[in-house]
Amino acid sequence: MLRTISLSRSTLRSFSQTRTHLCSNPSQTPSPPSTPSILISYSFYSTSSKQEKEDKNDVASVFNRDPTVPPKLFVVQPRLRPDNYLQAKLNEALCLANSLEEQRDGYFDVDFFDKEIPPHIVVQNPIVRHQTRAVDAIFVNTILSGIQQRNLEKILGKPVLDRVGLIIEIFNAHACTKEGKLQAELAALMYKKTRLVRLRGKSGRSTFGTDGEAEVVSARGRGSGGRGFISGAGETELQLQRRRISERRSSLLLQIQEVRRTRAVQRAGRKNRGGSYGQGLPTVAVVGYTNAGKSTLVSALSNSDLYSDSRLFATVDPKLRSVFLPSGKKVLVSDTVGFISDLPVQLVEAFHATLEEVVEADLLVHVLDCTAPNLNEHRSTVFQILDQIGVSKEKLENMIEVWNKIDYQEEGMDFDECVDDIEDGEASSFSREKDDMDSELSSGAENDEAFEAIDDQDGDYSDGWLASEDVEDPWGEGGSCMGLKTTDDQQSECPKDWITEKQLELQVQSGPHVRTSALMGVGLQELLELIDEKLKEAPKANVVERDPFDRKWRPPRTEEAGVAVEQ
Ligand SMILES: Nc1nc2c(ncn2[C@@H]2O[C@H](COP(=O)(O)OP(=O)(O)OP(=O)(O)O)[C@@H](O)[C@H]2O)c(=O)[nH]1
Ligand SMILES: [Mg+2]
Repeated sequence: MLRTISLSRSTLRSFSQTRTHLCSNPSQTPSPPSTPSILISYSFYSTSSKQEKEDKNDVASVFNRDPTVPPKLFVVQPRLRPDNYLQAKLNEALCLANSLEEQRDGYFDVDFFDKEIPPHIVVQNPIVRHQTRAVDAIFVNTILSGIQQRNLEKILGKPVLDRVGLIIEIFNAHACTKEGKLQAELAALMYKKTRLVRLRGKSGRSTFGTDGEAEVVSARGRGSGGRGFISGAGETELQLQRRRISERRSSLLLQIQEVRRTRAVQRAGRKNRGGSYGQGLPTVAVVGYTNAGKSTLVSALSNSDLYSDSRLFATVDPKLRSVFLPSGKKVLVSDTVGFISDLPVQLVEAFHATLEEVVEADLLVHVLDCTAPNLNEHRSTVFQILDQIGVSKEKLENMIEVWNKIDYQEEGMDFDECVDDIEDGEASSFSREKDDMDSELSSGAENDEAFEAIDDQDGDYSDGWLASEDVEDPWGEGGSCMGLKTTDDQQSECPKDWITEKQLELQVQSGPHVRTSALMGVGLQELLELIDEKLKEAPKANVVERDPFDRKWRPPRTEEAGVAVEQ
């Protein structure tokens, strides 16, 4: 069935401020496809200098692309329901494709937004092979098995990247520090290992290897006339690749272990030297879905200038910034790598050293892009990953939830008007309505009513951004994905990572929310006050009083020392 997706402006707002360059060309009417997928030919450009390109030559690439040349991707978005969910995913797919550029941070002479606009978007039949000839690889925005990937590659005659592969590829392209590069390479290796698939050879017999070949390619393991396995016939392509991968993996793991040790020592050092009285500095980790505005928020809070960009995974290497709270206390705020649904498990494992900063933090601030139509999905993804990396339940409950990008507005709307609205009571009505919601839940109100309350909130706090069709309950009246009053059919259409009852409960318990515009500096004071308050409650938090001499570490004042001075 032909399924044409109109890429309206509201569609593209899922990652607000992401000016993905798209324009449809009506003259290129698609041939009627027999597939439910959407295919979009999409290209992007890099302006890296020759030297920079040479520096990138050693980057591990999932699909063995030439890292010096920006690839042209053909984006395939499998069909999903409901439509607004599909559109959000499609936009995310385009943003992912857009994010695979060469090194940033001063590597671009041309602003991302000022680059050439790719010529067209076409909805096509993927089996029309010539359409894919002009591209370097096909990106399918879902998780494919090794066999599926290989079969598609055979049919299409191009490398096929699935969601996991592309995300790993982006991490590789964006990692700046040695640590980030090591972790990204480890993820790429682990991913590659799972892609070494068993194939049916030309003779019809099962065989192995990336191209299905089983022939001996290395003399290693070849015996010298012995018997049985010892006299092995030498290594096949598959064995050779597996051996190379595990050798490199062991070497990377050793280096990453070293990084983890260094990080642990640094963390301990921060804790010990922190304040003037030898107390530790509390750390606040800013977490959230990719592109939610974490780096912009940390920069605004700390008066610094962290790299932020509408590319996904702009931050791969975490950064720490010190911030003074309204009470005068000093804390360290860490900007972390963004999360995404279906975050490759290889990445979570490989980035363990980095993610430890989150696990070890005294307080978490969860930043959400309140303009995202699938905000609940973003929220539940973040909860899942935090849970996966071992963040304690207490920390999740104490986590501050920030709804960012409240300044986002329809074209033609006056920003001052928008901010006035926010400041005149909308913010206070937020906590009022949240209290109502809390009491509804705790007083044993019907769960589906509670769900509606959340839905209403989504509408209310998007500053009128979400069109009514975007906020309607995607599973029909009263249907929900929390296992409440949901028919089997509705359940099957439910995106798998939709917020669960438990996560919702955690979120509701997570304390008051703050609404911010990191870009315009709105809501920052309120957030700082809340951090101040929460740190008092946080069990592990050691708080440091601001002191004009706190740059130097001085030994703690012990009683004896005090007595000695008096004498
Ligand atoms: N309108 C608006 N845009 C914002 C706001 N905060 C951030 N942005 C924009 O959103 C985009 C992403 O911001 P980042 O700070 O890089 O987001 P991030 O969460 O750090 O993203 P990753 O590092 O990729 O996970 C950038 O284009 C920012 O300018 C905001 O309050 N309002
Ligand atoms: Mg960032």
